[in-house]
Amino acid sequence: FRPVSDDATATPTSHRRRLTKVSVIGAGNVGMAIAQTILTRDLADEIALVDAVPDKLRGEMLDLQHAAAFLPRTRLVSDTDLAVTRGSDLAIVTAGARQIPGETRLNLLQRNVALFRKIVPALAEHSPEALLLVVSNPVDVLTYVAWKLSGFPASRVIGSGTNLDSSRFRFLLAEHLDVNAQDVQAYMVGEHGDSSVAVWSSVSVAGMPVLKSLQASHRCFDEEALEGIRRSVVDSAYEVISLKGYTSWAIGYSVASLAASLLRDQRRIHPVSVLARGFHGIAPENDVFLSLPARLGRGGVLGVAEMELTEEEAKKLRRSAKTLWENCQQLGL
Ligand SMILES: O=C1N[C@](c2ccsc2)(c2cccc(Nc3ccc(F)cc3)n2)CC(O)=C1Sc1ccccc1Cl
Repeated sequence: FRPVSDDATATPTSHRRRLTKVSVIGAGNVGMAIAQTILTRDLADEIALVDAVPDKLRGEMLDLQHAAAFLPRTRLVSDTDLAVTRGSDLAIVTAGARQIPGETRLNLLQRNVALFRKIVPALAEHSPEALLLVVSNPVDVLTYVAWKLSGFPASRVIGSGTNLDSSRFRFLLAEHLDVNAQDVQAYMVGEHGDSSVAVWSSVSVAGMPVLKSLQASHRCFDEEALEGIRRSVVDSAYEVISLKGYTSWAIGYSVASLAASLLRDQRRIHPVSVLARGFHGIAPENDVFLSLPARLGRGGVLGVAEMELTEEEAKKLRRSAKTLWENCQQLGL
């Protein structure tokens, strides 16, 4: 290509829009599924990958770079040193010790807290204006840990929380109703995983509360069938683990969906782990992170919905808040 004038290569600074940089900490199955989806959806101008294992890390970066002919141009960098994340707009933390079969969650938590003590202060130092998105498990406690260690305002520290639970819930409901999962509104809130709470009043199709639309449809569904769907959200997580040993695609797409809302300032509402003190009767001094429907934009959590919960649902939420707060206090952060 022969230049037509001698200033052809320089991009005038006035035309240079701010570049978006996303860092993914942890190049395991989850981290790489997230990175690949962010690449495919063209959400970032630069992606930095970090992992403790140098060969695995470099291999993953090269393998993604080799897809450049099929993807929007994105600069890919990687290093075991967190300095490579400098100037990130969003830092996604998927790093976590692998749960040893039979290991208690508390023991896994302690190993992951030790890891976060190394990762989070460095991330905060290199990108003091970044949004922090925690995916590592147990995600609600580790989002609290990231908030304490980063010193960031709570609006800029988010956990993937029940975003994945809710997307599985929507998939299962959509299958039962034979409609597109994108047309099923459904929220699971509270603690991610086994104890997440299905908010039935939030489940709607075509703007109609699901119970009515189910009974209206020709298929006879009752509360028992709905409770069965809620239970299968948990069962399906265990089924995937027993079949393939880990989960990656659903969590990858669900976290990339959060990244899109955050980076593109979309003001979309997602059930994510946020500082829930003061909501639904949770004590204002309990600094717990739990999932509630949050309005997300470039500033992070722009607001949290005050949902109408049944007494039963609110009680489950407060019970989770109590357990989580006890776990968090034991960490002495
Ligand atoms: O889809 C998953 N897979 C995981 C997984 C991925 C790799 S190894 C295990 C999973 C699956 C099943 C159970 C479980 N339990 C767990 C609890 C606390 C921890 F710190 C770590 C794992 N975790 C991690 C995880 O959180 C999920 S979502 C999930 C889990 C349980 C119930 C409902 C949902 Cl929506």
